[in-house]
Amino acid sequence: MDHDGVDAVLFDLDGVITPTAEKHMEAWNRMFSAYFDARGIDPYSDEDYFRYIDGKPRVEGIASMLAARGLTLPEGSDDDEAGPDADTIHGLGTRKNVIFRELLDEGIEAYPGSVAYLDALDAAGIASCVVSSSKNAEAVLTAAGLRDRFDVIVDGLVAAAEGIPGKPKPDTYLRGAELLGVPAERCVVIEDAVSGVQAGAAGGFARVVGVDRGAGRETLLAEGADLVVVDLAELIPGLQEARR
Ligand SMILES: O=P(O)(O)OC[C@H]1O[C@@H](O)[C@H](O)[C@@H](O)[C@@H]1O
Repeated sequence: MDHDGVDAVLFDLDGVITPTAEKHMEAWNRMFSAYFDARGIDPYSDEDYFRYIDGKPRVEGIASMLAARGLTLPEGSDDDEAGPDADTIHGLGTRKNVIFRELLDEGIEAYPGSVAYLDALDAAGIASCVVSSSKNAEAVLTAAGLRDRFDVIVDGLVAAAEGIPGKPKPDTYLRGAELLGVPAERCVVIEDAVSGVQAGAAGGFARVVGVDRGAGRETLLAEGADLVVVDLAELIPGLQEARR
């Protein structure tokens, strides 16, 4: 991909910079499998993750998943005293988050190709930021030793505090561009989730790069990706040529 007219790259985190999409998938699998099995509901599968949960804010992923099985639950509150045992959307989210944090404690290493691309962007003087639906984004970046690389992070906590609609709406990406001081049409969005590619496609960005970590190349293209890679290192040659 050439980087002509590009002043910033807006990165999704889980599945783009770090392999934490796998840990989210595993945590969702454990939580929903137990929940559905106990109620005799059709078993949860990874296909459900890609269709209903991937890339969306926590509570929206849960609501989409439940709706797909014809279920609804009260939202409950974030500080619900019943905690993970509450039969509420927040209760299920807390159950999943406890599992996710245990999996994160096992350690995480960023994708080498993604770190190499970040290095190449720095060398080229192109800005970057993280735009993640996750409320664990700072913990993930810290665990991967990358927290200090980003001045701007728009994550699930920022979106909730500022009342910004989550992916697939483009608003969190637009907020990232705004905080970097770069117009959307001079930013590239990089995403592995269908909801994130849809967010990028809706935001008027220069380009949307899909990263195929399981969502499927054809699906990402159909949802609005301009190109699809399997490793961000594939983007480096185009960047170096452009700056020569
Ligand atoms: O539950 P969290 O950490 O706030 O994350 C919400 C979502 O964040 C996204 O980044 C992940 O792709 C999803 O898998 C995850 O469900």
